[in-house]
Amino acid sequence: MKASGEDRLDDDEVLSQICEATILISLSSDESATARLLHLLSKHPEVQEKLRLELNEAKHQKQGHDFSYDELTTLPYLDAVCRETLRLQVPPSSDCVPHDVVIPLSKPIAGLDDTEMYEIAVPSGTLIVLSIFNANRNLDLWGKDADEWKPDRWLSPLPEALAEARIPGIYSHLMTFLGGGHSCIGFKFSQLEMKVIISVLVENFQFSPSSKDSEIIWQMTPITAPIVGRDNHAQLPIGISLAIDKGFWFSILIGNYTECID
Ligand code: HEM
Repeated sequence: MKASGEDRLDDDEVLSQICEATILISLSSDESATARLLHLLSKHPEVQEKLRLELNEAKHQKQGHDFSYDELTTLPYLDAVCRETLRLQVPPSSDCVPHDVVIPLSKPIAGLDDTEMYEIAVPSGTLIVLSIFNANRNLDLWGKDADEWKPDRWLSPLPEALAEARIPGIYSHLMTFLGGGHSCIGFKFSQLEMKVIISVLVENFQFSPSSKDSEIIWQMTPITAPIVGRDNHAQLPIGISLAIDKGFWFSILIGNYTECID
């Protein structure tokens, strides 16, 4: 960024400077979920703004000090954007059935001969691919807008059908971290990690879609990852600029600096 002599940036230039950045992602579920959330925020400026407002107000009350664990984890809108991302953006999970089981169905399906089936017998050793994606987006449970990313849904009571369905997941009526003996032991940690990273980034920076946004493909492999075009390396191009009030203070600093060197 230029900051001297005739090339000095004025306040408006500092505020509007958008850099194209590429976030490189290692293949881990928590990094993938955080990248997905940043990508969604870049495409939903109104959600990003509401989140920044919540963070700024909470920081103001803390007189600029860092949040404690309890303060960070109970910010309602930050919690809602994280939950909504973990609801929608999940890969499939697969496992072999260790012994013969009969899986009950929540509603009957029709067989090839039109017989209605209420359960399915699965022999030991069968490889089952679980569509966590579909469980978390079930229209009967979440409503007609189940496929949409709407963080606000977590700020009102969830549909009654959802509570009645008794989803066996360990987290928030979702199968994101599965359930039972082999469910994810890192589910609390990954939410905290996500909240720490997103809160610091959104408080300080504004995110917008990159010029390469239309080339981004989210691969639904066992760990979802964004790629660009034919390049198989996990990466997320994104536009970054200073958040407005940070830009304001930054421009004052730059102004003072250029006055000194003049
Ligand atoms: C958003 C982030 C994450 C998601 C969506 C996620 C999801 C999952 C899922 C679905 C499983 C079950 C896999 C299966 O049985 O097929 C699992 C297992 C596991 N996860 Fe996570 N995970 C996340 C983050 C983490 C983190 C941060 C850690 C560690 C700090 C972690 C540690 C584990 C471990 C050790 C298991 C195996 C548990 C067992 O088999 O007993 N996970 N995770």
